[in-house]
Amino acid sequence: MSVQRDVVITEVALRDGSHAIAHQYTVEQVLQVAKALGEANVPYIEVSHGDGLGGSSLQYGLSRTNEMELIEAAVSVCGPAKIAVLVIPGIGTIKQMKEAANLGVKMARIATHVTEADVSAQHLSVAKEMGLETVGFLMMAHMAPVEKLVEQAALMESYGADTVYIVDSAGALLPHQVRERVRALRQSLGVNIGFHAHNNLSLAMANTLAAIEEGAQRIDGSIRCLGAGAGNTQTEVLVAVLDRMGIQTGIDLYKIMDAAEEIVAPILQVPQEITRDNLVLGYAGVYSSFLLHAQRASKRFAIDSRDILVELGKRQVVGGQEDMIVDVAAELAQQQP
Ligand SMILES: CC[C@H](O)CC(=O)C(=O)O
Ligand SMILES: [Mn+2]
Repeated sequence: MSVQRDVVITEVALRDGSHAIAHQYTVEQVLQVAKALGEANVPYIEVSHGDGLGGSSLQYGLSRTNEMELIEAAVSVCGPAKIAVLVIPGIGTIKQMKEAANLGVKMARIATHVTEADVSAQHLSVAKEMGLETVGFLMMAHMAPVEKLVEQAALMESYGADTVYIVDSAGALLPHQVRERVRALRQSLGVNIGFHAHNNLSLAMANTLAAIEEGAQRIDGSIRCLGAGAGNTQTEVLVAVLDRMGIQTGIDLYKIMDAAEEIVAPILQVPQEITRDNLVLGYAGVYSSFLLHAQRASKRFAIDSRDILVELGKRQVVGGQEDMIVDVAAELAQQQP
């Protein structure tokens, strides 16, 4: 029986949520979460290190469990749901993408900084040749003007992306900025438009609804808000809100609520709240995945983590420059009287 889905949700707690728990997922946790998401009829479930395939490293954080084992576990229990992986060219390789596809992954989401779409060409075209659904994922979208975003999204479309996402990695976009970005992409592109939010300014839901109203058909959510920083648009809440708006997601509301309460909540080391550090991520426009790194540097150099984050925002540091977090903290420490 085919399910009506006006908006297609990708659940990212098993990937973006990995940042929030310092990449410590176990096979048992992934089995439980993926099974519950499949039973709730979630269409896509993303699984990998928080920084995508190959992310496990000193630079980004070592995974407790090899991500291929986590992917294999998710595939084995997710039922009709499809497993997606994130791949950042330069971190994740074509070889790893093929290994994931051989394990049963159906979608590759190729992520680049918002101005660097050209580095996604090879990964997108190979993913397409392998028969995967392809997504171009333009991160830190607040850092580029609308015209630049359109230009970069068009590149991803030309490389074979079936969908191009606007990714608010820092949770820094305001609703009117989301609207103008989605509208511009809708006017210029022929492919699906997606939106990925972070809740650092408490705007994930408002921004997501703005994106949907402007025609975004693909939306990311994280169950119980389990994502980097203050987390993403909370999946179970989004399902309820869209249902009230008469927009079908095809996801079973009670089952996704139960999964959030009974399976995901116990995994959280601390509740996903808008703490002062999370708020500063959105306020200063800093990558949500920098949070734990900045908090560690704050302890090591005895510098307020907010000062580190604000300085990183001023320097417009982007993903892959995690080593700058320690540099900035060390510099601030030296400047102290
Ligand atoms: C570092 C990869 C990043 O977590 C991808 C993503 O979800 C985002 O940019 O928001
Ligand atoms: Mn994210």
